[in-house]
Parts: sequence; C-alpha cells; structure tokens
Amino acid sequence: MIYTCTLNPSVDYVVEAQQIELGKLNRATKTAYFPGGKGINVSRVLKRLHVHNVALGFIGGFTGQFIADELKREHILTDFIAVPGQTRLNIKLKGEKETEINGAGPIISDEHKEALIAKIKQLKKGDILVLAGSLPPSVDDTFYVTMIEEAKKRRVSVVVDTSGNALKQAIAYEPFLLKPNQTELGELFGTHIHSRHQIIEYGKKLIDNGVQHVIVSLAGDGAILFHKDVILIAQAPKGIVKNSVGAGDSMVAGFLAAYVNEASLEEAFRYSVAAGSATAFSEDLCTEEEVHRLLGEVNITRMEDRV
Ligand SMILES: Nc1ncnc2c1ncn2[C@@H]1O[C@H](COP(=O)(O)OP(=O)(O)OP(=O)(O)O)[C@@H](O)[C@H]1O
Ligand SMILES: O=P(O)(O)OC[C@@]1(O)O[C@H](CO)[C@@H](O)[C@@H]1O
Repeated sequence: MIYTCTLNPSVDYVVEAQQIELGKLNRATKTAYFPGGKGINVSRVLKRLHVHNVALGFIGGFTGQFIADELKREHILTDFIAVPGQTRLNIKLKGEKETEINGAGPIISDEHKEALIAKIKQLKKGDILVLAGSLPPSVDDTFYVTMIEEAKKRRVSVVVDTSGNALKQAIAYEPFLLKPNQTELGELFGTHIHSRHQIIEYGKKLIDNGVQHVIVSLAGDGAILFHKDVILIAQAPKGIVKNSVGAGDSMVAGFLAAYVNEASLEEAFRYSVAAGSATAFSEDLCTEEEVHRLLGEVNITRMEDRV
C-alpha cells in the first residue's frame, strides 16, 4: 500500500484576477477551492491513476473538514489525526504572474505527533511512505527523521518531497525517491544552481550518497532522473499553463503509479513528466486522460553511462 503523509495540509484558494494591484480593491474574475498540501496532491493523482493509497496527516477545523470531505468524495482512503485549530488556507493568486501566500498551519501537540508515529509503526514491509510538504511551525524538522527511522525499521520505502533542513537530513537514510526542483537541489548543497552541468553534478552526488532515485524537476524545461549509473533527461511537452500548483506532486504520483505497475525506469519517468505537465496544463490536478494524451510528447534522452 502507498501511504502519503501531509503534516501541514492546506485548502488551496485559487483567485484569478485580470490584474492585481497591491494597496487597491481587486475583484476576482474566478475563484476555486481545492484540497491541498503536497502529500494530499500525491494521493489525489495516484487515485486518478487507479492506485489505491491512504492519506495520513493532521487536519483541523472547517478547512480540515473540507479536505476530509473532498477526499471522501473522490473515494480516497484517509486516516487523518484531528487536531485543534484550523488547517491553513493557502492563497494562489493568478494575475499576470502566479503569486502564492502559504499559511503557517496549526499547533500540533506532542500527543498528536505520537499518534502519527503510532500509525507509521503500523506500516509493513513493501509499503511506500510519501513524506511531502512543509512542517507546521510547532513541529521540529527532525520529525521527518523520526518517521523515516520507523519506516526503515519496517522495510518501508520512503519518498521525500520537502525542502530545507528536513530534506537535507533525509539523505542519510537512503530514500527511495527524492524530487527536488532546481532551487531545492541547490539549497541541499548550500549553493545556487545556474547550469545543466551543475544539476548533473549535484544529482550524481545524491546518488553517490545512497539516494535510490532522484528526479530534479525543471518546470517548463522538463526534468532529469538519476538512478545508479543511469541519467535520463526529459523535455516537457509544450502547452498552455493554467495552474502549475501541484505539478511537482503529480510527478511523484506519476512515477510511483508506473513503478507499482512494474513499468521500466524510462517509462516511469515518462509517466512522471507527463503527469507533471498535465497538471500544469489543467486548472485542478491532472486527469488520467490528459496524462495519457501527453505521454507521446515527452522526449527522453539518455546521457552516456556514468563513469
Ligand atoms: N510550464 C510548463 N510546461 C510544461 N510542463 C511543466 C511546466 N511547469 C511544470 N511542468 C511539469 O511539471 C513538472 C514539475 O514542475 P516544477 O519543476 O515546477 O515542480 P515544483 O517546483 O515541485 O512545483 P510545485 O511545488 O508547484 O508542485 C516539470 O518537470 C514538468 O514536467
Ligand atoms: O507550504 P508547503 O507545504 O511547502 O507547500 C504547500 C503547497 O504550496 O504545496 C502544494 C503544491 O505542491 C499546494 O497544494 C500547497 O498549497
């Protein structure tokens, strides 16, 4: 079974306006609410690709209830821990550019943290645990390490899609998959990445440190996959971007969906990039139909074998 864990879910409030001027009254042309947070997005895309999964994490208040209701409506299994306070509301402004304002999230007590660890202790060999998104302010960034340690004791494969220190600490545990974007890859090594050459250099370093698969996502420029001696470079399909929120999460879901269906590495990567782009070209997350439509448009080349 695949479990996703979103410590800090969100209701994503998408607001479209022709132009947005700070300090003025702006009128929206369109608004929408989506259940969000990175792990929840992974769960929603997995489900659309017919892969059963369970969404774990902390939810609270009317915003948390909205998430639980929406996932139920989509027939996604959940095992959330209800906490006092409100799940955050993240604003996604779509004017000439995309601007995001993400909330902080509720306070999580030690008792609730322990309740989540108890759920991780129930996982079994062969399960996959996806740890995705930021931590609420009251949760120390070593909390991911605690979860990873419990998962690894039980031979559960761990996927990590977060940033900052939490991501850095995860590397020592040789996760199954990391999906940093270019900025996050640079942050991992305390640098800014400006060239393809640097992406290759630092991607290889992650593999040399024991990470099993690394996908560096490059938005409209596609992605690069690293695994053992293999480096695959994908060009993203071209299209009109409607909402890139969740594109990275869709990549993780696409890769896992193909992996559990025993696709080859190249096919899993193709599926991953198609899912990311299908989400970028959609208002909500991708549909299976759109992913399949884009598969043939993902061009993958192999870099010569690593020495
Ligand atoms: N403009 C675009 N055109 C085509 N594909 C895109 C575009 N933006 C994103 N994608 C697809 O989505 C994938 C992930 O995008 P990106 O690198 O922006 O992830 P991210 O930074 O993790 O995003 P997020 O945090 O919003 O989920 C890309 O590798 C690509 O396949
Ligand atoms: O604040 P975090 O946890 O880093 O990111 C949260 C978030 O921006 O990520 C998802 C898209 O990847 C959105 O659904 C959500 O609002």
